[in-house]
Amino acid sequence: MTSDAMAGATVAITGGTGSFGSTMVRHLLTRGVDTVHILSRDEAKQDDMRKRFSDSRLRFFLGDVRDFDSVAESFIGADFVFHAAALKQVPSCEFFPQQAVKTNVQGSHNVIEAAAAAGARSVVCLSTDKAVYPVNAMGMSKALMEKTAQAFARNNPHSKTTVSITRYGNVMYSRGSVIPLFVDQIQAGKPLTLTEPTMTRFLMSLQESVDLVEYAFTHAEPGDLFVRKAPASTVEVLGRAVAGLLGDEAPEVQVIGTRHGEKLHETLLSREERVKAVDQGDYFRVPLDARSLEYELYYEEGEQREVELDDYTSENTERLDVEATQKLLRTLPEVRRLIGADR
Ligand SMILES: O=c1ccn([C@@H]2O[C@H](COP(=O)(O)OP(=O)(O)O[C@H]3O[C@H](CO)[C@H](O)[C@H](O)[C@H]3O)[C@@H](O)[C@H]2O)c(=O)[nH]1
Repeated sequence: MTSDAMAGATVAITGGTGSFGSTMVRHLLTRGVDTVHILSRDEAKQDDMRKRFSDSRLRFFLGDVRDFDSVAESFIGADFVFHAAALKQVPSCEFFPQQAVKTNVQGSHNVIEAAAAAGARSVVCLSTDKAVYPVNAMGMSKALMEKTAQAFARNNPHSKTTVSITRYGNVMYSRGSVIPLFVDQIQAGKPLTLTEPTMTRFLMSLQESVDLVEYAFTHAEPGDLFVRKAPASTVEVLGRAVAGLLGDEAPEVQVIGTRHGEKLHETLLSREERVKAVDQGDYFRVPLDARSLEYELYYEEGEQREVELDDYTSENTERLDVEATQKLLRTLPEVRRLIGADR
């Protein structure tokens, strides 16, 4: 199904040189797309990627989601838009929240408006578990991005552009994240720095994540939110799992305390979203609340399930022990390269 829909299409990706964006590009190229437009800010990363992929179907656009004209230019002719550009580091957004607003909120608004103006068929916006009950500026700005996407769908019911959202937890081995840090620490013979040993995070691979974006491109109803289900582990379990894979069964551990804006556990779906969610196997689909502001026009019975259901969190999802975490880590290409595929 989806391969036909993507075949021959032009796809624009904001943040296309990042880990998520470039994995998506690689995936799309296997799906027979005609052209991929990559919008990003960093010319050096674009040059690296141009050489690495060496594929004439890629077109690079230098620009910034904050700059509407640069976004509009890169979307000309696009059938699909994947919006992955974001400020995503929690601590840096705590120090510069107004920058997070500019990129994650205003930038997302630009992307959605430019995609609609270009007549794109579908826009998928990439969100994070940190947008649910947000406590940090990164999560707050991503929550407003979600609201911006949903408001577009609600306010433009006749638009030919379908806007939807995919929301994920932590992507394992992404740039600057804790797994490569743990690997470096073990290899350098240093102690593992654990913020708070009992802190939990959802664990998902990049490859799993791109499949859902493609699904959303072709199946979303306007304003849909898709949430990928995932297991979780504590950071202590994760640290010990990484160390064990590198042959260190009893790593030295240093507890450094939580960082700015961190939560003990993450939430992928709030209780209220869960009430409306449709369970679709590997993921949940949460349809848009498309009611207008005239609430008295709508009759609703009290929602009993809201009382019965709990949030879907990294604490109450399937929790992995060291062995199960290692099994999951061994599926990652980076880990297989590191330890050899047979260990
Ligand atoms: O030295 C360290 C650094 C981190 N951690 C812990 O390891 C877990 C994962 O930390 P990461 O820095 O890898 O990830 P974050 O959960 O802080 O956030 C990351 O994942 C998000 C998705 O939820 C976004 O992608 C975000 O950009 C990215 O920074 C956290 O519990 C953190 O406290 C440690 O124990 N020791």
